[in-house]
This record gives sequence, C-alpha cells and structure tokens, in this order.
Amino acid sequence: MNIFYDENMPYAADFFKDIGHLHPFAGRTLSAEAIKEADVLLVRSITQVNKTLLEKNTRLKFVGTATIGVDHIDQAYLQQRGIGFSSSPGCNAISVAEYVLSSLVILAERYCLTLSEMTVGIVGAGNTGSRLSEKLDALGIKYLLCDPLLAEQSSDKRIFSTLDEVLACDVISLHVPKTMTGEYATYHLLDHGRLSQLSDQQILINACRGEVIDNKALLALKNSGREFKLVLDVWEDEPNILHELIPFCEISTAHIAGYSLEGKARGTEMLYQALCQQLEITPKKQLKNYLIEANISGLTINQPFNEILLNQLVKLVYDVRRDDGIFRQQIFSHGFDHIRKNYPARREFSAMKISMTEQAKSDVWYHLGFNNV
Ligand SMILES: NC(=O)C1=CN([C@@H]2O[C@H](COP(=O)(O)OP(=O)(O)OC[C@H]3O[C@@H](n4cnc5c(N)ncnc54)[C@H](O)[C@@H]3O)[C@@H](O)[C@H]2O)C=CC1
Ligand SMILES: O=C(O)C(=O)[C@H](O)COP(=O)(O)O
Repeated sequence: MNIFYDENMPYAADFFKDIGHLHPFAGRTLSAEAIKEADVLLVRSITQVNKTLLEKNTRLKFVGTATIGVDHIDQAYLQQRGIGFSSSPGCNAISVAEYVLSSLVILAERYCLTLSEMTVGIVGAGNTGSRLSEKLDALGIKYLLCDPLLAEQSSDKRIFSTLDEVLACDVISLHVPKTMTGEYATYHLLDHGRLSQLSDQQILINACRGEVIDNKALLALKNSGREFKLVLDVWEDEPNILHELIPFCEISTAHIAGYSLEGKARGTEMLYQALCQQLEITPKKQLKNYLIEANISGLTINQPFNEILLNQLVKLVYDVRRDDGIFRQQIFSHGFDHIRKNYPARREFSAMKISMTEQAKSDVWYHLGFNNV
C-alpha cells in the first residue's frame, strides 16, 4: 500500500511505517502525476484535493487532512468516487486558543489594559471558540458567543448572542470555517460595512481563514486612518497576501496559530486512527509515546494568581511576538510558505508542569491548561 503524506506532518513516519510504503511530498506543489500510485493521501490545508488532483489515480481509497478546516477538500467528489475521507476536528484548537491568549497578553501589556475588565466576542463557538472560552472562563474574562448554527440546536445550552452584539465587544476573535454558500456563509463576513463600525479601541483577531475578512476593505479603512487593533494570522489568497496590511497589524503571523507541536501531531494521530478504522486494523500507536519533552518543562509559582504572573507564564511557553518578528523579517525575503515550513518548535501550556507554594495555590493555571504537579 502506498501512503503519500505531506512532509509537514510530525511523526507521520512513526505512525504509518507499518501500514505501507511511505512517500512524503511538498503540499503546495503536489501534482496529479506524482500521486498516480497512491492508495492513501494525507494532506494539510495547502493542498487542494479535487478532480484535477485525483483524476489520474484510479486506486485511491482514503484521503485524510491533518487539519480542522476542510475548505481545501472537494468532499462531494470524494464521495462520488467512493474514497474514504477524514479530517482532524479539534486537533489544533488548543493551539489556536493559546495563540489568541498570547496575543491578548501582549496587547494588554502594550496598551496597559486589564484583561479581566475586557469583554471578548467569539464568532464561531465550535472547537477553537470553545477552547478559547474555557481559558477566558478560567481567567474570569467575560465573553459573548455568536454561532447561529449551534444556537439553532436545542442540545447546546450555552447562551448565544447576535453578530452585532459580538462585534461590539472590546476584543473580537474569529473562529468560523470558510464557507461560500448558505444562510450563514462566512466569506467576507466582516465586509466594509461591518469593519467600518469598529471603534479605534477594539481589537480584531483573525486566526480562522483569511477570506472571512474582506482584506481590501480592511486595508482601505486602515489607510483612511482607522485605528482598531489588528491581529492577523490568516490572510486572503495565501500565500499571495496583501502585504500592505502588515504595517497596520499589531501582530502578524503566517497562518501558524494552530502550529503547536501537539496541535500538528494530534492531527497525524487522528488520521492514523481514521485510517486504521477504514482498513479494519487495531490502532497500536499513541502520540504520547512519541511526543518529546519541552525545553523547559517545570517551574514553581510563589505568588497568588495575578495578571503580571499570567503575562510571564504565557510568554514563557508561547510568546507570539517571536512569530510576528519572524514574519516581518522574512515575509519579503523568504515568503509565506517558507516561514510555515520552517516553523520553530512551539509547545502548548500542557507541556509545562507547575507546582505552587502554599500561598500561591490556585486552580486558574490548571483550568488554563497548564499541567499541575
Ligand atoms: N489559523 C490556524 O492555524 C487554524 C485555523 N482554523 C480555522 O478555524 C476554523 C474553526 O475551527 P473550529 O472551531 O475547530 O471548527 P468547528 O467546526 O469546530 O467550529 C466552527 C464553528 O463555526 C460555526 N459557524 C459557522 N458559520 C458561522 C457563522 N456565519 N457565524 C458564526 N458561527 C459560525 C459553526 O456552527 C461551528 O460551531 C476552521 O474551520 C479553520 O478554518 C483551525 C485551526 C487552525
Ligand atoms: O487546521 C486547520 O484548519 C489549519 O488552519 C491548520 O493549522 C493549517 O495548517 P496547514 O495544514 O496549512 O499546515
């Protein structure tokens, strides 16, 4: 069995080597010719999986994407061909939530803001929106959720707000899929009209898909002097992004919000499990047996919880300014894909084991995702 997999998929060789012959590939340039003999195709978001890519292959049985988003996959075509499909829902949701939290900590420091006095509007209350709301709960930060699709389901008991209510919050964080059709299509959800209603004090974070914000309209508003604060991890038309937006960003990164080692590796593990199920074999491998120890994996806290400590601890595990710096330095010389492909190691809060002295005891760290010892 020939297993073709994106080279940017940690531990893929460990997971799949006993199942078939392995063929790593570069995701952006994969051709129909190259995968003619593939039985299994494992991709990331930069590979468009559609009729054009698959038409020379008559033996493909399974396609997997080690991502949450599925807008790069023509699922109807796979179904029509009887090709099994699996994505990796939730794999990097914690990573995205920690990217947002790191951004908030940095902006709070930069503008002397008190996080616990702010309200965060979360658009899209699925896996990433929910992981973010759990961390905000842990910190006692108020938030509103907008998700009309979940709001329509009586099984979801959370309180939902309208998009207008959420767009009036101090911070707006977008966590929706890219969808082009339907009542709640997200393409240019934040169009010129909605963007122009933002006040100069608001913070807008996009770590879902670039196309959810009309980037040209955003640039026009910024050029006209609007000062709302921008955090952009995702951009329209990646990798050919609107570079003029970068100087207007507080934090700008190359679609890496979900790039913690754990987040990427969970995607690989989820595809391993899905492929085992399709092949009717018992999965024997687990990520916890491969995941390496973090560079710094333990510390002791001596003070009760406060926002200065939060700032220190979050930045110790993940300081998003590192990625912002790399982006600004390399985007013109090396390009968007190079930055993503050479992403330096990053761990989730859970890789840090913390102990607390008696006076520092607090549940907050545990609820934020740190590992209590
Ligand atoms: N920057 C990055 O590295 C990453 C980006 N993503 C992107 O984030 C998106 C969201 O991820 P998850 O939360 O894990 O997906 P999910 O599928 O668990 O949740 C998405 C939620 O958005 C809701 N939604 C859909 N249309 C909406 C609308 N018009 N208004 C409000 N809510 C709407 C859905 O009902 C669903 O609950 C993914 O589809 C992906 O495109 C995901 C992971 C990493
Ligand atoms: O999971 C998703 O959806 C994402 O956006 C991924 O973080 C994208 O990573 P790549 O698949 O483009 O490496």
